[in-house]
Amino acid sequence: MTVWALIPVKARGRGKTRLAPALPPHERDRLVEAMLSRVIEAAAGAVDRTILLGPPRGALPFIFDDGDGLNAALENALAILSRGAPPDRLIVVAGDLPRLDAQDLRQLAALPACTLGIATDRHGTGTNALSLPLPKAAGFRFQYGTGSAELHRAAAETLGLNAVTITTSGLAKDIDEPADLADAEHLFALAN
Ligand SMILES: Nc1nc2c(ncn2[C@@H]2O[C@H](COP(=O)(O)OP(=O)(O)OP(=O)(O)O)[C@@H](O)[C@H]2O)c(=O)[nH]1
Ligand SMILES: O=C(O)[C@H](O)COP(=O)(O)O
Repeated sequence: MTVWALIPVKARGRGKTRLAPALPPHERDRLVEAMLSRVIEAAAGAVDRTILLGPPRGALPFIFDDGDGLNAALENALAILSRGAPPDRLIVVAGDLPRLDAQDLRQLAALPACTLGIATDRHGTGTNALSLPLPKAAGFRFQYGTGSAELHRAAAETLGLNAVTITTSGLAKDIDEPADLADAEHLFALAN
């Protein structure tokens, strides 16, 4: 059973705009990089291959995207990956999860066949990761945006997939707003 991770990430300098009231641009960039490193490391300990969705960074494989629309970019990436020799499971995981560990992703990797996993955010309404069983979920319609967890559940059911919610603290704690920054404090030592 092969599992790949796909990490969407915007170009350097373009991410985390909602943190602007709390952090100047260079600190936001450093935080974004520290969170991305954490997510890449967690993926390396849990999946067979990690692919970035965005501009190239370092030596990791990537599918190019210029950051102008997450759902369309993910749909395109899923189509590209499905055309080749796709893995049994693709985990789409956000790059802004400062508490993510390999164990969190292993839970998403180990779901039964025909089961689509939705890792919700701290509010229970957003989506921080999706675990897609392939090839069944090849036509999955991504619904990132407000209330995406519920919409992703419906999209899974449309494809005849069983949708399960996965809640772990590492997967739930994304950093969107200044109030979330307490969960990334341990990374500031690295970032400064
Ligand atoms: N490739 C790509 N990645 C995206 C896109 N939109 C968001 N992401 C990434 O998806 C993850 C979660 O996105 P958000 O929480 O909205 O983060 P963000 O867009 O940096 O934050 P804000 O500017 O505050 O909305 C982060 O790793 C982003 O870099 C997009 O259009 N394309
Ligand atoms: O859909 C969600 O969970 C968020 O509102 C937006 O998604 P993102 O934070 O991954 O862009």
